[in-house]
Amino acid sequence: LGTRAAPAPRAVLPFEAVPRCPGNKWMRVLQIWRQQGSESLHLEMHRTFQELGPIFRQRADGRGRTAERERLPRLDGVGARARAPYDVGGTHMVHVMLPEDVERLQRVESPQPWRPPLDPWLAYRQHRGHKCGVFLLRPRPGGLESQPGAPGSVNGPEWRLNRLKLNPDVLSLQAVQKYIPMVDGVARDFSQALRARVLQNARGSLTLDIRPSILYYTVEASSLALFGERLGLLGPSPSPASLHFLQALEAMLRSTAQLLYLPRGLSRWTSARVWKEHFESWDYIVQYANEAIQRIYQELALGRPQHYSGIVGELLLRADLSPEAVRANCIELTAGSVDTTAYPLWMTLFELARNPDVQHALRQESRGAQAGIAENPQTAVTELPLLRAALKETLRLYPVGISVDRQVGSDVVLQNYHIPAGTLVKVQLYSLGRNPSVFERPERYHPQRWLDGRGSGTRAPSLAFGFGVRQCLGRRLAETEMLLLLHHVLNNFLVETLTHEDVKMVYRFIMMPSTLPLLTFRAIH
Ligand code: HEC
Ligand SMILES: C[C@@H](NS(C)(=O)=O)c1cncc(N2C(=O)c3ccc(Cl)cc3C2(C)C)c1
Repeated sequence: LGTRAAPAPRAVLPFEAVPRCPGNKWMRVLQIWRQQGSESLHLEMHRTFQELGPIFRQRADGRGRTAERERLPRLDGVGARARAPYDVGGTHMVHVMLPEDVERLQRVESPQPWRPPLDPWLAYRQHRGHKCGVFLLRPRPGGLESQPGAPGSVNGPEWRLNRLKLNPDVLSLQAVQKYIPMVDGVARDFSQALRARVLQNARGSLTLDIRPSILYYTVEASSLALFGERLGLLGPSPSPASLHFLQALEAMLRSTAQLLYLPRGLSRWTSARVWKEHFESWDYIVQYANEAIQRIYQELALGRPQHYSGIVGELLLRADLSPEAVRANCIELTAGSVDTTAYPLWMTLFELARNPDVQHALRQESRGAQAGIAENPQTAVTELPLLRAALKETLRLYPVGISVDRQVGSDVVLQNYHIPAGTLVKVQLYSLGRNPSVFERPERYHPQRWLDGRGSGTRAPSLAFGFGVRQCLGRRLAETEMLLLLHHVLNNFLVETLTHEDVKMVYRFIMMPSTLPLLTFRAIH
């Protein structure tokens, strides 16, 4: 008769009972400074979860200070005073790695979710007086009303205003239908150019470090989807400006990794040269994006185009956002669309090369869909389910963003612990994707697991692009660029490699392979 009383819910444990990550904050700062970054951060997190369980806490790094005035690093004699980044409120950080905790975070999420500021990037914008794009937008500094978690706090209305005006032209399925033919054209050109190089060789195969070609592809495809412009990067002579842009982007990301987690007050002395390199690389990135916006602005001013001319054209024609806001977001979209997409493409090609059975199954799918996609590229979104699953599998094992961060706006219970409002919660994607109780045989590259659903497959959602209203704005552009490139490569080449060992991944703000084995492309009809 079920007379047994339901087990009493376990009493929620206090925050102080959350297991604590060992190690002293200043030792970590010293280690980061000495190693010029924290390249194995994902592995340290993974080990700590194995020691302490699926949740542990850590004192936030130096950013937990109150908003005080702070001198910026002196740049070529130009001293600048700027407000320190807004106080992140909580001085506690909690790491989790289970999908159930992501669900709990989503349930309490505010309409303007908040992630902590990226200090070196904010420092540059404050120094130059530039506006921030959606990634960097946070509540206005000062004033209690913008304290996260304070009663009735309005967390970043500017973020929401920007985001709601960007989504229709960047993230919506309607936008994808408009730019997918453009991306398909670039992916075809990439395959044709590679095929020409392969067929020049007597053996009909080409072995190379594919990294530069993939980077040129992501810049070329994003430039067309964003600005309606071809740069000619897939041809024999890439433009010097684009090469300089790629170098500046690399320098910006590298210096970000070196400055991240170091309190600005300290790094401006210990890493003055890195700050200088950081600001100079930003200067070029901003200039490069501004020149692209200037060109499209002039063409639109001279006459309204009769047809879709790319994402930025739509944003300018809608005129929902101020020109400065369009500019700030364009910089994020232009610079954010290169490495984030190139590395997962690389890793997928490598996994296909060392898993020939998976590669064969994907080639069968692409062959079957080839005619339909040639006729109408928009069908690629629905005709390549196994290839889409392969992208999820790549991002499960190699998440470019290693964590999804939220400054919780209200109290939440995670793993039966009380987590107070204002706490920074970091969902560690590397550990989440390799958890054997969530993904069976997690080390295995098995795209089918995403299609088997509730059966032998996985029930976990793919979290590589984050979650909720603040999830990745470039998700669909990235997915489209990767899907179409792989589709055309699979229809034109066998991809092979001699290397079958795992590749060492390093965290340099973006999770990337430290080296990539040579890949052989063998032409097939
Ligand atoms: C064209 C631009 C662009 C590309 C390409 C892109 N991103 Fe993003 N991503 C963004 C922007 C902009 C944000 C910040 C969104 C916001 O805060 O509203 C973001 C945020 C994120 C976040 C944080 C989401 C959250 O819930 O906090 C993750 C994770 C992420 N991206 C993953 C990826 C991955 C994985 C890829 C590629 C495989 C990728 N991004 C490619 C623009 C891009
Ligand atoms: C790697 C991952 N980190 S995350 C967001 O999960 O912490 C990520 C995911 N999507 C986009 C990015 N971006 C960049 O790479 C980048 C470069 C320059 C600028 Cl101005 C803006 C960006 C953004 C933040 C869009 C980064």
